[in-house]
Amino acid sequence: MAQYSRVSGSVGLITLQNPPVNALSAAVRQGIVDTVKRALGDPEVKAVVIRGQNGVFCGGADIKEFGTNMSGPHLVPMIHAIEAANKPVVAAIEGIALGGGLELALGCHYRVAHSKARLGLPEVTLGLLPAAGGTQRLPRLIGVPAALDLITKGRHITAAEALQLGVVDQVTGHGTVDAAVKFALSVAGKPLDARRISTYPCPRTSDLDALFEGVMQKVRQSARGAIAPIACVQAVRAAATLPYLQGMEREKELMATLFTSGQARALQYSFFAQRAVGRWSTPSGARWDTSKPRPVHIAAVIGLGTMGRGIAVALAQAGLSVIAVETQEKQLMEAKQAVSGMLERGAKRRGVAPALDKVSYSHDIKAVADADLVIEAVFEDMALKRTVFRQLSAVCKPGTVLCTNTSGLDVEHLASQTRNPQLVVGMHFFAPAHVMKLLEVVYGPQSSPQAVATAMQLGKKMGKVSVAVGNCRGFVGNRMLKPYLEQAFFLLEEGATPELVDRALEEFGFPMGVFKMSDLSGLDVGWRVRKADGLAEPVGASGQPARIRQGQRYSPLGDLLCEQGRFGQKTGRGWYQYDKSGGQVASSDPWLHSFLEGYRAMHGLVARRIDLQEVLERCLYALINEGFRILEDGIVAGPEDIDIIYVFGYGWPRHRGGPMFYASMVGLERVLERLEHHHKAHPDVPHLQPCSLLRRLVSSGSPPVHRWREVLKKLNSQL
Ligand SMILES: CCCCCCCC/C=C\C/C=C/C(=O)SCCNC(=O)CCNC(=O)[C@H](O)C(C)(C)COP(=O)(O)OP(=O)(O)OC[C@H]1O[C@@H](n2cnc3c(N)ncnc32)[C@H](O)[C@@H]1OP(=O)(O)O
Repeated sequence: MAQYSRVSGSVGLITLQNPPVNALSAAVRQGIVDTVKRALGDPEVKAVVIRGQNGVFCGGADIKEFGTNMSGPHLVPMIHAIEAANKPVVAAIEGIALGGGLELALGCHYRVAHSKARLGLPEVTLGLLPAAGGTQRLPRLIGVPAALDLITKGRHITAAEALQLGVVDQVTGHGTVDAAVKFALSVAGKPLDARRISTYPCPRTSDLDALFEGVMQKVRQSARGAIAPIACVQAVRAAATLPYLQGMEREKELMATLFTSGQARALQYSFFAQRAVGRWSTPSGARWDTSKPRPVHIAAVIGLGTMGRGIAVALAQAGLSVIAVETQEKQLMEAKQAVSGMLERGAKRRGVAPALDKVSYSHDIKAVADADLVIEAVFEDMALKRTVFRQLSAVCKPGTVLCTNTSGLDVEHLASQTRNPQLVVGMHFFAPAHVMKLLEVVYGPQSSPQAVATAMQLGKKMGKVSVAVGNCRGFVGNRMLKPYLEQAFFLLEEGATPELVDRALEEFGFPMGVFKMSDLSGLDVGWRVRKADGLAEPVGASGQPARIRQGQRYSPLGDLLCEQGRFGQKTGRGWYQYDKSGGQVASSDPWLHSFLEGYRAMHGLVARRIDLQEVLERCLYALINEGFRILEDGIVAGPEDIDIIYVFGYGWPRHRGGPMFYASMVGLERVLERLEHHHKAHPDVPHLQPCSLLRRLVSSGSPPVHRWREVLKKLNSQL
């Protein structure tokens, strides 16, 4: 809806009304058309101001309408009518002007913004482009290079940057609507021809071809297969080379392709999934809207290795007082320096003062006595963590929430070491902890709703995307990674190379294939875990055949590399070779290829031709199958949780939505059929055996992913 009133005698004031962000739903679009007509037809009205209710201008097109039978007036003619008006129209921008919201403002003759407003054309993040004239008006207003930057990245800018670029005409720190009304009165009656952006020529840029070629190359590299950023460049190119109306035709044509694409569906799903994970719930009935978090003013971090340092930085940057504890004096001194450096660099980037005084250091665990919440980040060793939790339980004040940053150990067992197991949860950060957006918040059967809510709220305060997950080995992300890695090893045994496997995954859209990623993280990390699990043992030590462990097919390839001291990038050798220890440029290693040949010969394995499709199916479907098991076990509330974890923590290409969304796009029947096929070929690999939930979903008619929660509930109630 849009409301109309008259203010200051001669200004028509139009207020967009669609909480919470005044998205341009059919009703709002109709409201704008009607109220603009009314204002223009009212002889008393000399100028018009458009604003949004509740201090929010407009969050753009209504994303919930996409994929429905969209009715109501179209944005393009609506904005044209505003631009063509014979009375000045001023946009009063408070809060946000995003997507269609900014396009609406660009159709107005003037823009007045509040100093705290944020503006942008984020359509590319939804798999779209600004198709209400944004790709044609913005370059005409601010020039091609700046428009390309904003449109292809979808980044939000501050009012100050908008003023500097020329996107807005005035910025105010006070009442934006009053300022806009005053502005409107000051320009009433003045000629408007020079204010219609669509009539501007695109500012000249030297060597346009070279500019577009360079930008296209960069965009292709970072897009990892996403099509929207490329279409954005093409649309801006049309603005720079064609008359306005032809440019608009090109914009429409490109949007038509994007609008119905699977990538747009995936990215829009991801937008809503990110919001859905914030509405967490646990099987015990705890929920986001009924659980009250404890206030956290002082947080402590125990253990200042790489993870602990990053966590301390993230906490300090979120404005908390941090007590950083490291018992080893030398490590403590090094950590102090490292944390200060990270805080200084982060502050410089964000243009704020570094929060150095927020962090205090100690080598004594008793220093955490006053903390409201403690995050243990010591070495990944259960015995050590147990000791720390017993100590924390003794020294912390009553009510302190105790968290462990384990990446997969049993949170319930750690809770049992304390006097108040209900106050214990996992907070699984991803390295580097002050940069990576994902946080898995792990609840055990005894964790109180308040403890879960406190960790979730703290994650939000640190700017993380927090996902509540149940307690199981590896939680969600690492549990699903296990079958994925296992398939990659088996493929090497059967004839693939690390280069082939990585190529398949990188072409799919991962920033790095599994072997390059393992080299980066360090092969010794997994080796240590496998040793602790009794898997990586010297050949023959258990009396079992070398490729069988605990009754199942096992590949010792990773262990054999570690035995050779090949730990990945840090040692200059792993699945690839690097120019030096710590080098980052991977190149194919002839040693590795002859090692694989020798290994196959030793085990009587005959290399066969493996194609990219098999690599994808084996690795991805094994991972997805584990996702179904996680859903079946009730470790997460819905597929959105898994998808967000994979997009934000494991490099799953966002334009593919996440593994569970991807499965639903491929078709559950197809995933089931291919898993059955691969399991038949490899009956000794349990991870390829289709999970019963997948079978049941297929039997229920393969519902789309947004209906799985409801189907899961129904299936569970039938058990
Ligand atoms: C054949 C061709 C056919 C073509 C026809 C196409 C017509 C389109 C023409 C032109 C192109 C224009 C496209 C667009 O404008 S796309 C939308 C662009 N806008 C955005 O991407 C903004 C998305 N929103 C955000 O980034 C954030 O929500 C925020 C910054 C606005 C606010 O953040 P925050 O305060 O953190 O709140 P939430 O994110 O939690 O959001 C609150 C609530 O609001 C919902 N919501 C937000 N934006 C929209 C929207 N644009 N449409 C619908 N709903 C929106 C959000 O989902 C939350 O809802 P809740 O979870 O139910 O509470």
